[in-house]
Amino acid sequence: MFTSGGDSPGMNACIRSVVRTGLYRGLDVYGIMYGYDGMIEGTIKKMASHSVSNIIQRGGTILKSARSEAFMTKEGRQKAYAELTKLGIEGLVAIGGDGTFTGAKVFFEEYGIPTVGCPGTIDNDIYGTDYTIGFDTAVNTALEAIDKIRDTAAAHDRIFFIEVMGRDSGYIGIECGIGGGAELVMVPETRTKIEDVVKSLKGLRKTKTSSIIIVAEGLDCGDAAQIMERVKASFKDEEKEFKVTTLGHIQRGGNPTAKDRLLGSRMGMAAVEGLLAGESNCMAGVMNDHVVYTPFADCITKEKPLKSDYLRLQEILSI
Ligand SMILES: Nc1ncnc2c1ncn2[C@@H]1O[C@H](COP(=O)(O)OP(=O)(O)O)[C@@H](O)[C@H]1O
Ligand SMILES: O=P(O)(O)OC[C@H]1O[C@](O)(COP(=O)(O)O)[C@@H](O)[C@@H]1O
Repeated sequence: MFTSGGDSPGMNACIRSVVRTGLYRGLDVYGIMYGYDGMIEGTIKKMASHSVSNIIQRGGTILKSARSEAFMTKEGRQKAYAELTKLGIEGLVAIGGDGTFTGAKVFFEEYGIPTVGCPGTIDNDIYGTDYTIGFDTAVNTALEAIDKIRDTAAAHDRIFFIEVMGRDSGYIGIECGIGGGAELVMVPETRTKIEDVVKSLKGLRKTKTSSIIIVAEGLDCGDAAQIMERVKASFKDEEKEFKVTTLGHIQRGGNPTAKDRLLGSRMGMAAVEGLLAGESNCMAGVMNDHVVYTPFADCITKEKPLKSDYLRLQEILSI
């Protein structure tokens, strides 16, 4: 078992569940440190039940995480296979995002070690599960910050551009937009133009004195600071204060919410039980409140579009 790519709150709950389910089912369980790099370096430790004590409430990952250049090479993966073979490892649980699953798929196809993934990323951009581990916590953390910023926005009649994470996916953006009562949301999926932002803000100014605009990172038209400057330029004759806040990695840390603890625990158990039942080269996800196994090939290629009514809902609620 290993965690790879970005860490996310709830990964520890998942690790704990993999360890305890494995032990419960009479298996030896190993934790690989630093993702694929640790697999290559052989930094692998045997896990006991107490190895995962007192972690369900903690963010980050006790196994550490990394993005591995070496695993992208054939030589790196060969070395990883040799290290796993030394310990007699017969199955893998990969906790991470689509990059992690792409690597796991390549590795499975080369060496055939049965592998099941658990979706751990705050971005919620993985096909085959309604939610990924960490998303709920990230949204709640961002909302707490947005609520605080709103106090100042309202007190000073300011327009705030708040940048949230999500790489190239707008899940965090849209849920924060609805939950935080934002006037506007800019996510990669909507391709909002600067002219439209200006038009909306000018329209809103008839009824509102302050505004919150949620900007997802990874937009074609720039980051929140660049967008704010361009929008501000269109207001030059009017007195209005524009501010920008980038929430950044605050969204990826902290104690997981109840939802993420449960989701991580559920997926961890599903991964181990799946492996024992013969599942492989796939991810354990939860859809419509049921555990489902989806081939890695689908998880990494199929789109998971934003819920169709969310964008409409945000627009309606912001008038
Ligand atoms: N095509 C690939 N072949 C082998 N390994 C890969 C491949 N794509 C990604 N990986 C491995 O998965 C790691 C995690 O992927 P990354 O995209 O950084 O994070 P995430 O899993 O959160 O999407 C990469 O650092 C790399 O080691
Ligand atoms: O911490 P890093 O390596 O700069 O990565 C930042 C990226 O990681 C994330 O927090 C999570 O993405 P991944 O799960 O794909 O790693 C993104 O929202 C963000 O774009």
